[in-house]
Amino acid sequence: MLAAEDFIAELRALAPRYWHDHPFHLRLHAGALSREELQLWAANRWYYQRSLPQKDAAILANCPLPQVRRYWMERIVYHDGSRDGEGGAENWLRMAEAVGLDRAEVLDERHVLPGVRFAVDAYVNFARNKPWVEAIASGLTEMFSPGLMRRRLADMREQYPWIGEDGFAYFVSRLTVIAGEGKSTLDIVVEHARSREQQQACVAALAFKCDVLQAILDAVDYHS
Ligand SMILES: O=C(O)c1cc(C(=O)O)c2c(n1)C(=O)C(=O)c1cc(C(=O)O)[nH]c1-2
Repeated sequence: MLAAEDFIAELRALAPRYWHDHPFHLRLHAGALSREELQLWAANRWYYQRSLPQKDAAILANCPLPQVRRYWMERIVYHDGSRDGEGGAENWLRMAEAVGLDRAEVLDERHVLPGVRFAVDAYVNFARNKPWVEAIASGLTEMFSPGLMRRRLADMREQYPWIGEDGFAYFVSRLTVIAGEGKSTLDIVVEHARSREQQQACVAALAFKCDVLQAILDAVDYHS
């Protein structure tokens, strides 16, 4: 079994596989997307956002440890909010509206592409079917995301000045929680991956999740 620091280094070594330099993201950041392409992106990313609480609920259902469940439960509340009109999913709907979509056409998922549906469903099913530590490890893409999200917020404000500030609520609020979340999630994985085989399975889970994200953008890129 690897020492914690070597295991963490192995996880971090997957950073190049993250979606920060996917061609679609590069076009998004460069201001090269049309309004219609931004709409396709927002409507498809909605399917990811709305599936996250079900993914997290699957992890809760599989985890026998109250201290982990107590912590993980917060993620469901974060996305769903405590009442109607609050939470990450609601903020994503505001992003979709800010790029010109009606809420109804996002919610009925008419723009969701088959490839996006397959990729996101694979992520939810991974959490349902795999040991909970591996499912939690698959969420460690969060270690790679704060820099990207900060850059995306700055670049989108600059490149698409017609998007109202309300549309950026999702990223503004996400950035305040994400650094801490990545750290505690990593602590859980390091503590509960108790053999070399489990450590390797966690690395494979993170690689799988990077592929899920790449597949989402591949589908959106192909259709834009
Ligand atoms: O905008 C992004 O680049 C980005 C990436 C990721 C990610 O790496 O999976 C998440 C998010 N955002 C995000 O907002 C979010 O709530 C989230 C939850 C999860 C997860 O796997 O549980 N990933 C991500």
